Amino acid sequence: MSKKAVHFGAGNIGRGFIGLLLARAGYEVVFVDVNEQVIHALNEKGQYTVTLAEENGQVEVVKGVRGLNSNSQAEQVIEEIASADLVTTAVGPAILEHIAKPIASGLIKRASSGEPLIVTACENAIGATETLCEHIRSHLAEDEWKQINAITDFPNSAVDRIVPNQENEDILTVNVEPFYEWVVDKSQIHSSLPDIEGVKLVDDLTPYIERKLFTVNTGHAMAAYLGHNKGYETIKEAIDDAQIEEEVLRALEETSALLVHQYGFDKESHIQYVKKIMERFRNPFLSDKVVRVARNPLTKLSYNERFIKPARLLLEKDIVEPRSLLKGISAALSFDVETDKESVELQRLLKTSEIDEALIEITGLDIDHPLTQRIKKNWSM
Ligand SMILES: NC(=O)c1ccc[n+]([C@@H]2O[C@H](COP(=O)([O-])OP(=O)(O)OC[C@H]3O[C@@H](n4cnc5c(N)ncnc54)[C@H](O)[C@@H]3O)[C@@H](O)[C@H]2O)c1
Ligand SMILES: O=P(O)(O)OC[C@@H](O)[C@@H](O)[C@H](O)[C@H](O)CO
Repeated sequence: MSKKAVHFGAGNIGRGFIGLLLARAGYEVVFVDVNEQVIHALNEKGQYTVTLAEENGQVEVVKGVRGLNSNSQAEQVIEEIASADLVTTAVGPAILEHIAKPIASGLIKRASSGEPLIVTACENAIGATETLCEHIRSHLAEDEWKQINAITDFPNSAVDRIVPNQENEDILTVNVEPFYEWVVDKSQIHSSLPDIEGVKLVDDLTPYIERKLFTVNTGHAMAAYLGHNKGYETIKEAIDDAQIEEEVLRALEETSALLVHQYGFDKESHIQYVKKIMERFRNPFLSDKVVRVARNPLTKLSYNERFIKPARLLLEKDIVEPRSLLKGISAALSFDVETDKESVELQRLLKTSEIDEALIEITGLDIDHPLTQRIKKNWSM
């Protein structure tokens, strides 16, 4: 019998990476999304193409896919989860709480079968599956949770592949960079391990997710916010500006110092990791807009995210002064784009509150944390 995966979020990474790997591994993939056009197209065509952003980019057809609308087909979503082997998400960390209820209902139905399944959130956030799991649990009585817990594993995941917003005539086609990495914490899996080519199973995800978030995503966000301030439209344009490139590299030297200190990564291998990421940002076959990479600045400026966590730990552990990260934080604070809800809220907070109050709310830092004072000083310069 073929395996089935229910994947929430038929967006860039959902179609361009998670769906692709799952379909290749023989899963039937049921995408769940709120975008009716995408769901309609998935059901009409039952397939889509993924093109690699490189010279003569390879094209792959992803087959065996269909879609459900999580608003208008809520009951079907629950039914599909009840008979799935795997549930994955790529909706954005802030959306996890909104998809938790149907997942909880689907898992309750599933529990009566006694068949195991895996739920994993493929979001750019530390402990995203744990966050999803807490939201799921909030919808359940204690005995329901026990039944679900007996059959479900909730491993954390880290996913890496740059997939820009798509501008293709065919709404389903996705252009992706060739590089990819999907790492899953196997210590959180008690049933049989998933056999998905391209998925790396590790004993402890923390070093992997932090290395990814504080290198790929810190560097990306630095380029996006500094680039936006200078009027650039794409990441490539931003990183081709020598001043921005230098600032991104300095910020990554800062996060590298923390990562090497914290997890003992080999210095030379880490330098190569950073070098590869800078090349990925310069990919001439990708057109990735700075506003996509800079999206949701309130999330990106929060306590455990790509700027604040490395900067505060560098200060707390007295490793180096996070000078470039502070420039990135200032640029992020000034991100003012009316189509981005978090940017609008960020600017409202900065305009209507005292700066101390606003910074505490945005970053989750205490007022007397050395980083708060530095952010304030940089911001007023
Ligand atoms: N694009 C990338 O390069 C990339 C790479 C690695 C990780 N990620 C992470 O993957 C996640 C998704 O990013 P993306 O770039 O694919 O974003 P995206 O906006 O392209 O996709 C998100 C999808 O979620 C859908 N969605 C929103 N609310 C929903 C709901 N209630 N139920 C079901 N679907 C819903 C949206 O309609 C959209 O199709 C984020 O956490 C992001 O950080 C993205
Ligand atoms: O998805 P976000 O908003 O957390 O971050 C924007 C980009 O940095 C991100 O989507 C990268 O393209 C991706 O994380 C690469 O693996």
